[in-house]
Amino acid sequence: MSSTTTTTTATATTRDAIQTSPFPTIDISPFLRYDASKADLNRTAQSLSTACTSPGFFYLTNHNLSAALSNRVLSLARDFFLHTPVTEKEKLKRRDVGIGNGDGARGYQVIGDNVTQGKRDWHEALDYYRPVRDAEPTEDEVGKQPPYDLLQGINQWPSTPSGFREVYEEFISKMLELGTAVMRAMGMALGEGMEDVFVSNTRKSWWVMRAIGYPPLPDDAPEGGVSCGVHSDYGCVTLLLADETKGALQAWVEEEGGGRWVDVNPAEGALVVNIGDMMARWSEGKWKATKHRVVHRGSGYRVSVPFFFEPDWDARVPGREGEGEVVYGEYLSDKVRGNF
Ligand SMILES: O=C(O)CCC(=O)C(=O)O
Ligand SMILES: [Fe+2]
Repeated sequence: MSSTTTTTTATATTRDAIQTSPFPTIDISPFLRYDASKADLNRTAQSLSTACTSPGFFYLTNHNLSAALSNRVLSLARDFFLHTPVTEKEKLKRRDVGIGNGDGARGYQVIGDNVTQGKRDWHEALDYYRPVRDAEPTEDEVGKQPPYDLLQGINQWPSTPSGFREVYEEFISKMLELGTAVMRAMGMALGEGMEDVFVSNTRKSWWVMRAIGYPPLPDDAPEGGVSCGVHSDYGCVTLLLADETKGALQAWVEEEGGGRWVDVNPAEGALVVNIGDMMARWSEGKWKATKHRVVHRGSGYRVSVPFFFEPDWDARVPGREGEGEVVYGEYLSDKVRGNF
């Protein structure tokens, strides 16, 4: 197939998927260029403002993340989950604080390890957080040896499949650039006086990235069976890269007299984005941290890589009505301690 044909087919697929979806599409490119006109920036900010108000989920296009890198990221995750030996996975296992180099957060989780609202999720995952140190401390760094405090350990990188860390680090740097562009756009979208609020509170974004593997739910899955239980994300924005599996991720869309679960199907070339609890706070409830879940009953093995672009550890985020402000790092620690 010639490259021209491929491009045409991909564009048509993207358009079809997006046109049949209730979720809007945001072209972020003006915020990734240096020569964008004020009118272009305004147009993106305006559509973002509408999308964040409702439904709080949207497709992001022209985001500068190449198809080659996206495919590499997804296929390395798939390869890891399906082919890396259990003994290697075991070495990367997330450990509790006080056990070896565990920090209660970073590492590999077997199926059922992750719990949302008291229910075991039917997925396995590799969890990464903003590095606080590059490697295990040397022996002369007295007092800095493990045990690590909650969230303060080191990321656990698999040695197979090869190239995993390099590719994911490239992906992380792209997502940080993109996240910052989205923060600029969202500041403009929130309106006068708020233009800098997100950029200035995310300069050292305490990002989280999960590579997630979802086997299909077995018919006799325990406890009602969810691949990932109902939740809202807790930070700023989630930039979701997912494979082509349909009918797995669902968002709760409010409607008069109630609401309903709507599939958020992947669209080629687009990232799925939703906003988290901190954005709802900063916007004084104008924007929604929409509830979502994953129910994967299909036949194939689904892979997704959400990148959570979050506030700085010490960012102070306003409270909801009647509540005080929160320091983001403390909020995150409470979430991790309570298993989300
Ligand atoms: O896998 C997905 O599509 C989304 C997962 C998710 O909602 C999360 O990890 O917060
Ligand atoms: Fe989520």
